[in-house]
Amino acid sequence: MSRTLAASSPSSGTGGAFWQYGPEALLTRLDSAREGLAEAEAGARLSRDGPNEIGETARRHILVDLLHRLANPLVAILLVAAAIAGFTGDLASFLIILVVVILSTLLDMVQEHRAQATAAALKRSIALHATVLRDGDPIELPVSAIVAGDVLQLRAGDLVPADGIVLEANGAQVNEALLTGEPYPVEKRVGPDPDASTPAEASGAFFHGTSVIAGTATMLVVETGARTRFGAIAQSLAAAPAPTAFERGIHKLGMLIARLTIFLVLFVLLAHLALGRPPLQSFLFAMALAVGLTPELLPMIMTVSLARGAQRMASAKVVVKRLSAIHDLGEMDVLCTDKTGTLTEARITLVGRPGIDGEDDDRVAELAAINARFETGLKSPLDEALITHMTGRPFDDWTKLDERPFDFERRRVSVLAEREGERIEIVKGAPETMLALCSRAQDRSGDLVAIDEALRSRLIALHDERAAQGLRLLGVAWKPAPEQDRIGDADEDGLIFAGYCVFVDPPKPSAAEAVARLEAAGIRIKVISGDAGAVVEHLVASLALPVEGLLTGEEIGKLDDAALAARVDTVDLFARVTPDQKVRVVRALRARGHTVGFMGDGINDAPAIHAADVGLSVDGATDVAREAADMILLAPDLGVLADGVVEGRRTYANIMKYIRMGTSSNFGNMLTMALASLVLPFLPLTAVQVLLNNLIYDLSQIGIPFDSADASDLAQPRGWDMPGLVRFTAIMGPLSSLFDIATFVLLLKVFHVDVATFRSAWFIESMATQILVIFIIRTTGPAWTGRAHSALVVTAFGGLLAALALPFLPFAAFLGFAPPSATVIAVIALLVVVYLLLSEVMKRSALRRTT
Ligand SMILES: Nc1ncnc2c1ncn2[C@@H]1O[C@H](COP(=O)(O)OP(=O)(O)OP(=O)(O)O)[C@@H](O)[C@H]1O
Ligand SMILES: [Mg+2]
Repeated sequence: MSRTLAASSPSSGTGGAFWQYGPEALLTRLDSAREGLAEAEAGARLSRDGPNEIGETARRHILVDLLHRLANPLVAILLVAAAIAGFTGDLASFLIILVVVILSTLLDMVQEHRAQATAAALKRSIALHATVLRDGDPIELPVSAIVAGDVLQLRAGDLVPADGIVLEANGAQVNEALLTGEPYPVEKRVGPDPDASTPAEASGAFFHGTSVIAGTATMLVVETGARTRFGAIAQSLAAAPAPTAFERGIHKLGMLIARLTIFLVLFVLLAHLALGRPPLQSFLFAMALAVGLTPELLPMIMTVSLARGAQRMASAKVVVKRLSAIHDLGEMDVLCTDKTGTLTEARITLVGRPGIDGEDDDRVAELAAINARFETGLKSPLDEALITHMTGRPFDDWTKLDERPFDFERRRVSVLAEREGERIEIVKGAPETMLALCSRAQDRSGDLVAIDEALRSRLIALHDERAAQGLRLLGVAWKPAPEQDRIGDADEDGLIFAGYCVFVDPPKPSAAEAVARLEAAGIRIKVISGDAGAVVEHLVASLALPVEGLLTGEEIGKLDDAALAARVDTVDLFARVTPDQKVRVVRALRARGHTVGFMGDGINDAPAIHAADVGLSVDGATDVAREAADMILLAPDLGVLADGVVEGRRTYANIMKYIRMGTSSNFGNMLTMALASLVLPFLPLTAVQVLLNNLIYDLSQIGIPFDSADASDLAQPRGWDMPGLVRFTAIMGPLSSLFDIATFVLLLKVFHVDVATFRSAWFIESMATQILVIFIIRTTGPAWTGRAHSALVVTAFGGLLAALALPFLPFAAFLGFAPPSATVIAVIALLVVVYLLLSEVMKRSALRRTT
């Protein structure tokens, strides 16, 4: 049983690692059979061993989360401040600080948990599946339902979902780079491997997290979930994506604010002490300032904005796996895509089968179809088209002896087959590769002729003519293989050329419009295909895609990284490239400073999807491609991608609104406070009032993620723009300070109010200017033309009302407020209106684009 087996790791000394046992021994130990488990037994094992998952650690328990948040330095400062206030008998400060801490922590927690739940639900909707034998029949199950003893059918493109051993293998090659660092695939065959001491040596074993890149295999599952050897590593690698450029920018900004805050707080504290103000209150005031100046809501606003973006994208049929990829999507200025299945339908049909004289010859299609039928690796749509074409014309009299599966370096498939004692090797693949391997050709009557220069150029011309019409071609060749049971390494040339199979692969109807929208949105489209140059050129022409330049894999092979980087900007088409070269092109583009998206569906695309800033895949793609991707398009319509880009930019625009609001009002407050500390004979606000101010301001901002964005924000890729932000802050911050100071002067010199009234009036002025300015700066156009989202209107005016009401409430005195007179309120209202008008004028230059 799996329990005992789980205990018998090499270190426990009770036996060897599982791969040291043969299939029969393990089948007995796991109480399973080659036909798999019975459904009931599998169910029992699932409830005993738990689901085949590792990710659960990612979710913290709610109490742990709470503790984590309370350990945050800002909260700690507040709690210390509350304790000091409590000891000195300042009950109001004590209670209010506690309320502020509890409210803002809860707000943060609830919002973030909801955002995470949304993201997790979206992820579940695209969970991986595996083919499992249950009660003897192959069924598709989510990988989480796999248990020890299950028998799985793996094929090229699948991720290995658990640890286990090979029961059968057919040309199965697995990429184990994750465990061994070895980029080349290793061949899997039936074990045992009694001498293998490490997983890398165990060629009869499969490990969770590796991927099948060629062939097929049957696997017996031995360990699942956290008990797998490398699952945990794979998970942690996948879980820590590098921060995006946007996140790095925000982090830098955060550090800058933190430094300024410390500086200001020390300044204010020292100034007050030097001027002989009461030390305790000065200290509390300084602490409250520190809290008020920190954009503590920023992480929450970001998560909520991203989760909302992800939700909206999901309703537009784009599932986001990595939330922060939404920033990258909004910033993306180059989209690389492969061709089949992304730009085209991938519903391919055979439309021609010319022999060497250019006329259709059924024998060509038949040879190709035999090859396609016996091919066990990744069945491409080309294979399906060949098999469909031959329906009704059975080739049951052929038997298969051996195969060399397709891989993207060789670009061909070889099959050794036999009929009535006649053995031949049939090869089909990329035409130029095939021609290079052939020395003879077969004509219509079956006679063999040598391929001389004249014939070779006729064959090339035949190919080029069809390819220029956008048709895809495969070359087909064969050779007699008497007495042979295997395809040896030396059997790769001396082939007899039979002819071409010609296919159509029409572009998706939506593709032309979608690429036009993407181009209009400032995104350059580049096609990176394993197919021939002429085919790719024809396709982009039919999509009316404005592209220039063409580089082939052969040419890329001759360029080093620097030379390639020098070319990628001016070349939009890449043909006959290998998977490795797809990655090189993506890296070269990134090195040129582009934010690069890569969209693909095959095993050959997965490394490039991973290397891009935004990896994109489609619903029908292979597991490896889907796993590597950050986002998955569920609809065949490429238009959803253009919608997704808009969503990414809107999310970015809303986060920027919050950041602009926060930094400029903070900077303004800093200036005001520094000045006030020097000239005012008392604290401009009590610590409690500063905290209340902060809390209400935060609450008023919660509606921002729901807001719409300017058309101009959506029209072009947008990245982190630090100079723009600095300029905005430098203009808008001092403007708000100016009005704060005007308020001071009026209150003290004209109205001669007492301290409590002063604080109430200034509290109202400061809240009103900070909150209302969102309606000015949410758009670059005139503020009155666009309508803010009702959620934003509700939170903003709710905050404003709360601020206005506080000094008039029965417990106002408890908070240190006294109600200002109607005249004072009227004057403040006037000031606020003038401030907003001036902001409307100044924002033109403050919001001007630098990028
Ligand atoms: N099953 C197959 N049998 C023989 N040759 C194949 C097979 N599949 C692909 N090829 C050859 O390998 C080439 C590259 O494969 P493929 O077109 O899938 O690459 P790709 O980069 O994904 O291209 P695309 O942009 O069309 O998706 C094909 O153009 C074809 O010549
Ligand atoms: Mg492809």
